[in-house]
Amino acid sequence: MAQLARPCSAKFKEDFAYETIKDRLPVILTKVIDAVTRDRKSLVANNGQGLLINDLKGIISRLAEMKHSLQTNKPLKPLTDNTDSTEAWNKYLEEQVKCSDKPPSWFSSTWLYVECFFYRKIHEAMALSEHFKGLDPFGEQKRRSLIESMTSVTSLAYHLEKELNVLSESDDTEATRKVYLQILQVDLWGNKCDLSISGANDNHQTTDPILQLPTLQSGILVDDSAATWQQLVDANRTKPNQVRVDIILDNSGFEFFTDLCLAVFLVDMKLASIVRLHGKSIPWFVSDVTAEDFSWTIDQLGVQSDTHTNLFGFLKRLKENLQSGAITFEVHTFWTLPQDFNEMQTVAPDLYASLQKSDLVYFKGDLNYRKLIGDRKWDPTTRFETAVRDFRPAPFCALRTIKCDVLVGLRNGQMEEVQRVDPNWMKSSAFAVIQYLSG
Ligand SMILES: O=P(O)(O)OC[C@H]1O[C@](O)(CO)[C@@H](O)[C@@H]1O
Ligand SMILES: [Mn+2]
Repeated sequence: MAQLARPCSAKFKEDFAYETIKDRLPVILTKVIDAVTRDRKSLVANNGQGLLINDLKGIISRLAEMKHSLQTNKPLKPLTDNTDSTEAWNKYLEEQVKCSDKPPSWFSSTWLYVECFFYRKIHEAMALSEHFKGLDPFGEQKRRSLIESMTSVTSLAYHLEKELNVLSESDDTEATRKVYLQILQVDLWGNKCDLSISGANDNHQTTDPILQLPTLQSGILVDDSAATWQQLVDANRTKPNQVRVDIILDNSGFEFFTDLCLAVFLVDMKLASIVRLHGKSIPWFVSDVTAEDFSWTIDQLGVQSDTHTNLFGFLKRLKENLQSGAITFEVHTFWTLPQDFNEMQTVAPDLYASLQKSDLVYFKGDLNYRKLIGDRKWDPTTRFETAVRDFRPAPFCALRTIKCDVLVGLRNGQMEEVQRVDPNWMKSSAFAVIQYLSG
């Protein structure tokens, strides 16, 4: 068994974790407080009673207290909001207390735990209110980021519709493979549009998603996309019209639209008979897709198609697949717990068992990648399968733009090359990996 690399933590000032906990999370939390304060009038107006002001004041004071605790490195405390994940979180805290010599705190515990706890704590502040239990303080930004990406959305929708009209009439496998690899890269780079790396500042797509691919290509450090195509071809040979693909979603907005493009392509080209999309059950890492974001996005694409007629053909395909059940959306609490994926089989055996029925699982984004490799500081030349350890429910592929300082599967000397090209490599989202592991 390979020696386990140490987890990222803010106790090491050289870790990106330190900058994130010290500087970036307080900025994000301040924006949440501002959002709730700013929206106070509209939130109360929509609900029409002055007493709601006190309810909102309660949320704001809990968030302010959380900010003070974060900035003064106070011990992490059990959650008190009595939701369906409260017990799991408090059990995890007890385990951390048992296995560390001092109480877990923002700057001493692992980055993965503390950053996940940060977003779960924000949810607690809402859940403890009377009338705003499910308030998503990031909702406005996520909606704005899709609307401001509409030029890119419509050009991608039009391109895909044109390709699908030609390909579905031909059985030109090579042409289909080419478009699959193109859409996969569009889906990969859609992950650049994430509001947590941007410190909750606007981060929407402005360029043409297809035309930008050649310039981005050199940033792909590991490209196993051909192996994912082969897996789809093999799965269709062994079980025609019964292939299941899962996409573990990341960010709402433009990235989620690229996920929908991949799902529609796979179904309409008969590469999958079902594509199951997995979202988050609470607001998460600023821009992650919740059930509310899912339905709002589908509705908003409908609204936009009135003016952006290029959307029309794609949207018809998407809606048919949603109605037929070929594309589905679901959430599971596990995706917003602190555990990394090596613990899924113990913590969420039902989810693990479901993923075992998949023929290919795509994991989108940086946080999913961190959870695949345990958010540990592996040597970058460590093999992907070593870093993933025992997690292997099905063949899977990580589609990740790099936004932090954990990375595996590189060639000897490749990390040094990247650092020379761009010392800011872990924050610039200029680099990415497409890493595949067979079942
Ligand atoms: O939305 P993504 O791709 O998971 O990115 C979120 C990532 O951004 C960061 O906030 C960057 O620090 C990481 O904490 C996190 O892994
Ligand atoms: Mn995200």
